[in-house]
Amino acid sequence: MVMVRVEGIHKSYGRGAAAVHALRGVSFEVRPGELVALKGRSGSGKTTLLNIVGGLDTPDQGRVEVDGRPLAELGEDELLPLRRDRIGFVFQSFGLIPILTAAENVGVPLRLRRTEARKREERVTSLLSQVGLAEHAGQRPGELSGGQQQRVAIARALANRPALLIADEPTGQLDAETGHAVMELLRAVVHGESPEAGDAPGTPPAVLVATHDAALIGLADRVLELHDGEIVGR
Ligand SMILES: Nc1ncnc2c1ncn2[C@@H]1O[C@H](COP(=O)(O)OP(=O)(O)OP(=O)(O)O)[C@@H](O)[C@H]1O
Repeated sequence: MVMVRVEGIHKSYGRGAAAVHALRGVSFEVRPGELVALKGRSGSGKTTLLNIVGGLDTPDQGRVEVDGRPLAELGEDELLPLRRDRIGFVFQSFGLIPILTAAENVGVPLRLRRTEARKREERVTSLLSQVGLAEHAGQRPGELSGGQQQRVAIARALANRPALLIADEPTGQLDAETGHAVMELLRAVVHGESPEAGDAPGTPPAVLVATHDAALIGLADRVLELHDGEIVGR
């Protein structure tokens, strides 16, 4: 089974002489239970590729399937629930809502899905303890360290048991040790070592993570290397 299938993706920004060809014929697959690192220099196209795989942007050419569904054939009314329910996003800048507590931030995706309050609270408690933040549930992002904020963001991304977790430089703002701990957490999730992982027991998510940190790349199951919009190593 394949969770992500990317075939012959091209993407350019701008036109004419000023055009930037950000992706030039990228193809790869990611299976459930795989942690795939996407490495490459700044400007190599990593963010562009993750945005396209996550349905936040569209390619000029090529095909993307997530969870067996071709994104180009989905209307906004189908794409929205796919993004909301099947895909979790983690960004370098955490993206937490400053006025909400850690627990409230983690609960946002569950509210969007209208999960009943008691179930929501149970799940939030379980997610926060899984990422080691049970004691910090009532603190706001500004009262947490960078590593703690990123763990809240990961708990939030896992709230709906996504089939696919996309992380764009999730350790970019963290020191080496904290970054390593965050990457270990992603590894535990994808390898099904955590009870909250995946859709159901036995179905861990696929994780695609952009990073240029060599130590983190070493924790991946597989590495794809982007150079000027092309995969040059896999
Ligand atoms: N909205 C945009 N408009 C114009 N050019 C863009 C836009 N977004 C990205 N680009 C260009 O496309 C290329 C790929 O950018 P992208 O952000 O995907 O790279 P990246 O590998 O994620 O880099 P970084 O590690 O710095 O985030 C770069 O040359 C960039 O300048």
